[in-house]
Amino acid sequence: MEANSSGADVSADHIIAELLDMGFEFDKISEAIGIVGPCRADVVEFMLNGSGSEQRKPAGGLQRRSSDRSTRPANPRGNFKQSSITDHIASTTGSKMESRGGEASTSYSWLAPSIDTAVTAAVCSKSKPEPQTLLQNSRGEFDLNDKISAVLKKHFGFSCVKGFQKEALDAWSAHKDCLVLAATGSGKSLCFQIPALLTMKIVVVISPLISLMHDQCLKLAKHGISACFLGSGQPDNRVEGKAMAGMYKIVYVCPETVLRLMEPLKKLAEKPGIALFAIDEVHCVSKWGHDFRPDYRRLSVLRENFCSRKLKFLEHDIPLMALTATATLHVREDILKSLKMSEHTLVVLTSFFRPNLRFTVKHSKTSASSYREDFKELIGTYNVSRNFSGKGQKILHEVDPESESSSYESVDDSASDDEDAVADIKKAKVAKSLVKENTEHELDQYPGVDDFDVSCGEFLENSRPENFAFPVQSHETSSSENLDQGPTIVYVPTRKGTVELANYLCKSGLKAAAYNAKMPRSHLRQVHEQFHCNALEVVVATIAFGMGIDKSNVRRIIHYGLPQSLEAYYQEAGRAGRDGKLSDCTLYCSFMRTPTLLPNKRSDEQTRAAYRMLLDCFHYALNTSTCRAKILVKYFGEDFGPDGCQMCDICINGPPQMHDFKEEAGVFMNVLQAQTATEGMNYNSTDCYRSGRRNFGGVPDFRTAVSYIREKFPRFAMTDKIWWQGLARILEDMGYIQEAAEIPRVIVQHPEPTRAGLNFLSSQPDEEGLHAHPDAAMLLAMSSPRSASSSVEWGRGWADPEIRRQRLAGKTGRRKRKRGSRKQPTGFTTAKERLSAILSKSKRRR
Ligand SMILES: Nc1ncnc2c1ncn2[C@@H]1O[C@H](COP(=O)(O)OP(=O)(O)OP(=O)(O)O)[C@@H](O)[C@H]1O
Ligand SMILES: [Mg+2]
Repeated sequence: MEANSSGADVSADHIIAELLDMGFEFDKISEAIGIVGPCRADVVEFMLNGSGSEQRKPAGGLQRRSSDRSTRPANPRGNFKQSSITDHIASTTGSKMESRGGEASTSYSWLAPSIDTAVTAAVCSKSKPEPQTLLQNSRGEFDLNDKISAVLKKHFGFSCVKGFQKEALDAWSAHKDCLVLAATGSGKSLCFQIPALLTMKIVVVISPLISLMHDQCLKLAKHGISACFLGSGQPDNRVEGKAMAGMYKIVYVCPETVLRLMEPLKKLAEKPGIALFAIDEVHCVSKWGHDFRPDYRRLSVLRENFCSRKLKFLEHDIPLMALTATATLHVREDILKSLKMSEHTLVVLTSFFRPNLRFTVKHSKTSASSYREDFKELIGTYNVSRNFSGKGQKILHEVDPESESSSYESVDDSASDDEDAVADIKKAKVAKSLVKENTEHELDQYPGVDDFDVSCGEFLENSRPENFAFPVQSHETSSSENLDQGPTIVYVPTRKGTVELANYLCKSGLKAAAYNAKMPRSHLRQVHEQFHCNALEVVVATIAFGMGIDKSNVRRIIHYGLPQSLEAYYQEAGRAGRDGKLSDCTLYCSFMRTPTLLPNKRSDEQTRAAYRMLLDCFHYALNTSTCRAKILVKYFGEDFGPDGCQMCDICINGPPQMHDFKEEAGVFMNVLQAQTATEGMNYNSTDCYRSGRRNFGGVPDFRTAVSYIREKFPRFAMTDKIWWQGLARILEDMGYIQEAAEIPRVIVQHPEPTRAGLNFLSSQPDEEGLHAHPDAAMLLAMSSPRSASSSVEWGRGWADPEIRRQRLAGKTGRRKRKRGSRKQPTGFTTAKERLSAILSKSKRRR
């Protein structure tokens, strides 16, 4: 490295960038750097005069890097057959490079400028053996493990790779395709980042979001690895050319851009070579997943084009590595098929279980009127901790979400003489300013690849900051443990909700900000920055607050409203506790409200799948008997074993008492059976059915069935529809009824008894009961009989023709009276009369 005029270090990448800008050819620059080292003046001299000025003093009096690059062989020109990945790994040491003499790839050693020192460090720590001993064992085979350990330690500060990372790296080094399924925050990124450090080739990573790519590039730069991202969000149009010239170790691209860059990528595959195509967040490939992106499906072009059959200079197919934290069995199959991954693809499957996440579900209306109750604890947590930390911010009064006055402002006055408090309040003000008056009412969705603009598109390997600390892992958790301090993300389904809730939290004294796709980009960037540097306590966001956010100390993820799928939920909840410390994942949703799908253009098939996912999510929320973590990992095909997590609300509170639903189930299914019977058939032998015989039109219908039961069976007259929905869920789970509608919704609409159900109906009364735990909606319906009974009474009345007639008459009467009463004060009967009266009144005032 040399120093520039301002004294700052200039890396090889910088020199290349400058020289490319000067108009030199990339090949010549790389050849020159390979011979004279990364010194701008020497490289220019070499290229202009055809000779290196080894006699020149290094610019600025700086010494060259310890590895003497002048001894390296020059880069022979022309096409070359890409050698195996293991050859490239071996070729990154000086000795190997020398021994490999004329190999073209050696001239690209500057592409992995840090590898030499990584290896040297490892050699030193092993009492200075010969360099070969690092790469070769007693049988002369090179040792991938040692090499991985060396780069891992040097760049990331970790002592060893995890089991699944090792499996993925082994698959890569054996040129195999690989599908990595590992929990959120488990470290999937290292699986594709390490290959970039082990070879002189480039790793191309396909990622769905600019913010995600940006985050990762920034981190890589801190770890001393050059990276860039390409796509519509890339502000610097020179970066793409440089990336395609092999100037960055890791190139992040969005799927659309990969498709556009096929030809340049083929050239890159030839020289200096592509080590790996990594497809991150690969569940986006699948229509059955939660975040389908059509362009991801077209990535099959990678397997089709980058194989030795198509590209003759390749000895092996370039491996594909697909990674996700959330893919059901169905989605996995879809991924392998859609990407046309090799039939020898290794599937690396780890547990989806996150032992430090404490899952809870709470019933709430999830509207502004429930903020006070639902966020009391959160507000208290931050405000109390601020007080305890001696920073002086007073515990703020809670505010009514609808109230006009801001308690935040009142604190501003009272704490004006306290410096710390003022500083805190200033911060809170900054946070408050992040809540823009954005009054979007629509539902949000992923904003697409260019989700927010970024100021910088290339990330060169920085020298590690002085205070750079590697993260410490801790897995000690217990159910009674308190949470450490750390930020909270609240996910809400609507953009309007983000602003409303963030406003409320700010007024309650928290440093909170809203985040949704329609907000100004500068604001979104600011929220990201503030969130990452711990200036914000709470981000209230739609799902646009993206995937892969890797902030280690997020302590709480709150979902304020039901997510669209369990995949989405687990993905978002997985942003908590990436440091391994205890973290809370709380879902607030209404057990009484039927969840609906976000508006989106879907085929019938997609609508069916979307409802299925929403249904699974609703069942998760209503569950009262199975450990939450168990349900979640089971959803991804993992068997959790007999014990629960011992932390979630179900494990802590235990299930409710079992109930024998045999009688209710019998009545319900008899009515359903009667409904499915064709006209004129005898519904049932029971007297009550005979007496209440009615033509249901042959279509089973849940609502009609429940109205009928409430009307005809006095003992069920006071039951709530919500309760019967719960019973229908239980019967569906047991396989006694099934949904007959072509597109099943979340709440059963047209339930028909199955064969098993009919067998149950024909069983003797004294046979075994039908025991089950009531679900959360049933419990809620039972715990509020007053509201239920009044609605039941009202509903029941409508079924009676006489009551209906009276009510309708009463309603009309009421309506008439109401209209009359409105008219009374003015005495006018028409709008025209009212208008002329107003006009004459205003004239009189004038
Ligand atoms: N071998 C390791 N030892 C210790 N920590 C590791 C190791 N590998 C990765 N990590 C750490 O784990 C954290 C999460 O990594 P990463 O972002 O790659 O997770 P991920 O699996 O991609 O999660 P997500 O599914 O949310 O994208 C990072 O902070 C990373 O530094
Ligand atoms: Mg990731």
